[in-house]
Amino acid sequence: MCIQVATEKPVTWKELKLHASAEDLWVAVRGRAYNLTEYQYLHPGSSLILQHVAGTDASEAFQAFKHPASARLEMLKYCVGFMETAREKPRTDAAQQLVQVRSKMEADGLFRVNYWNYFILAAGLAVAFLAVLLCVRERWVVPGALLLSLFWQQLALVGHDVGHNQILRTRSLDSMIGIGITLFLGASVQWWKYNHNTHHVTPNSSEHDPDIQHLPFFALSNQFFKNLRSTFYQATMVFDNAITKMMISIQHYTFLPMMLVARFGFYAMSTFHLLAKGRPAIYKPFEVAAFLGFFTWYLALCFCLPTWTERILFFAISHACFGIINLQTTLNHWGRPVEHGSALENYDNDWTTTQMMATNNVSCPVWMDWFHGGLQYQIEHHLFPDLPRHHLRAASAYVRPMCENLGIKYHSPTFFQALGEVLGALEIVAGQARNLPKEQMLVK
Ligand code: HEM
Repeated sequence: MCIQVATEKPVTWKELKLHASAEDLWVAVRGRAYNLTEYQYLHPGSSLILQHVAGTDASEAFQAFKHPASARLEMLKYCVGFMETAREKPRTDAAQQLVQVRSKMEADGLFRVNYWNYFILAAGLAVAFLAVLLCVRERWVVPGALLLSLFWQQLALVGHDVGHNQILRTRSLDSMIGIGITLFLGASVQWWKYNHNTHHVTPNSSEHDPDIQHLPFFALSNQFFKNLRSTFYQATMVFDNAITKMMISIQHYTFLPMMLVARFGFYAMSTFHLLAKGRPAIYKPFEVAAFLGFFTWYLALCFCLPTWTERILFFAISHACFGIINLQTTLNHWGRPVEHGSALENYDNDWTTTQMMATNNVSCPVWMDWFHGGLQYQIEHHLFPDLPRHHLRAASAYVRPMCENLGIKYHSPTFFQALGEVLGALEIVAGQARNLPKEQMLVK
């Protein structure tokens, strides 16, 4: 790859580790060392992601997020030498098997997008939206609101696909679809990408993964009693105050009620993202317009209902129901950290093993695939973030035996089992929070 680069000096793994900060950021990819100190702020996958792999061999992570030829060309500019050995450690069994499984899946056509699937989905979404309008016109408040929440949930799944550039396979084109999604969903797809890509690189890390950082409302392990600093929010996650402790001590009771208002989190985080400086600005004006457009049409729709009772009911049901039907995504991500009883940084694994251990599937019948969008196969999704989600069920036939070969648990409870596991684990952490003696409030 780097043959035309003037610097062909050997770099030791020890030396690479000396460049492991944002101020001095090197990574190794496929036997070459790259100085990304300046490039990190231009990186479309965010600087934060690169900071998480600074000073390490990021080959597997780089491979997991399909980089186009242009990215590989871009890399040439930053190459500072070749690594003393192709890898720091020999490839693990897991990493080797992942490569084999991926090439089998590629040969079997699983990475090809089935556009019929999207055509049917788009038609279904259009019909659902028109049906919502009809319901509002006829003052069928409850069916209209329920249908709207389902429309949003399905749209969020498409948002997930464009976030992974899974539909048109080109970041700029998928991002354009994302702007349409912002208009109808009221959530910034660029915020979501930033959040979600970080989650993929650091799954279940208490300090780094935004998907498990929910203080003051929830703590998935007693690691959060340490007043940790979130690298994602660049803020301390304060546990040590009366309100947080009270909230955590009852979190198993508040979990489901909080889901009813989870929709507002989308608005809050999108607003925060769109106002924040230093985030990739290219799509910002379009996203801001689409975000404001969402509130315009949605409030106008509410006001088509003649009475305040109907408007409030429509608003409340559409929002609350969205949170509940989206619950499975939370179960997919929260099942494993609570199962392991602590954060992922407590075990030291390679990329592939980490991805397999960080998440769980939720079993459901084939006819429910449309509802969950295939993303109930989270293990498969984490191993292959660029795999079109309509092929995730098929991918399980390759991934399950791989987990069995490697002796890694392929955790796939039913929806209600997963819910029970999460509630049970939240209860344990709630108990730990209640029983902390005052002087030991911070876990050492
Ligand atoms: C080594 C130098 C690297 C260069 C020059 C580079 C460059 C790029 C480029 C040009 C893109 C945009 C791709 C597109 O348009 O589809 C991209 C996307 C991305 N990169 Fe990298 N990358 C590097 C390393 C990495 C590493 C090590 C990781 C993971 C830890 C990573 C994670 C990502 C992610 C998640 C995206 C998706 C961005 C999005 O579409 O939201 N990159 N990278």
